[in-house]
Amino acid sequence: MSLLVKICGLSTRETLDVALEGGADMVGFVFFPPSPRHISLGVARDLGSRAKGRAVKVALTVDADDATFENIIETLRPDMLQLHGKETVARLRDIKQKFGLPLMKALPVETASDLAGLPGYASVADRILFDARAPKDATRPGGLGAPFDWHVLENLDLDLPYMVSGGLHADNVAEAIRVTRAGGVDVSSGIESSPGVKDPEMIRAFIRAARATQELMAR
Ligand SMILES: O=C(O)c1ccccc1NCC(=O)[C@H](O)[C@H](O)COP(=O)(O)O
Repeated sequence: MSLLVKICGLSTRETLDVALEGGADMVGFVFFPPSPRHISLGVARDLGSRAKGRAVKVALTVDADDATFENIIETLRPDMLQLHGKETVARLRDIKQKFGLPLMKALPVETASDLAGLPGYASVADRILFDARAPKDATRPGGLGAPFDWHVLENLDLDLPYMVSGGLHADNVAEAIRVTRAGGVDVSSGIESSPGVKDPEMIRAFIRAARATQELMAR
């Protein structure tokens, strides 16, 4: 089983290099000003050129408008757009038609009823990211360091590739993969020493743990 590892919320050259040298398959960049991981278009241009060809560059937005997408595409040159807001299936179709990039739609999960919208999104998106549903008073819809009940995905029957995220870290990623059988894992808070500050050794430890699980599952 080839497992995709996504390191999300990168904002510095040093930690981007750690993720790339550590073998991350995907590197995520946040374009959402209330987030401690939000990056400017200038930083996006710099980190985008640094990551080019070394991992899949994922631009993360929340209910962004077309002008925002145009600016991100011009600077970061993303390989994939991660839509982490309340984007409708029709909006996904619109974005795909306008920008022609693969889409990863984030679905907030708390209970099995949260999977009701999955078929519609799965008809347009290229990948699904199952993330923990944010509390009602949260300042952002993701990147909150809290897991959801992975057993909600235990009997998932989805043809589309999917990732699991929400509160992952080096010590629980194996269990998350075992329960959800996800083809990818995504992490942000679990590799930070403080909100928005990625820790090089925590990045390395997470990737090592994910790869070790991949080996085990492949046996
Ligand atoms: O990371 C953020 O600050 C963020 C802000 C707004 C929307 C989404 C955000 N993150 C989305 C991600 O893909 C995170 O990696 C995912 O939610 C997992 O985060 P964490 O629980 O902190 O590992």
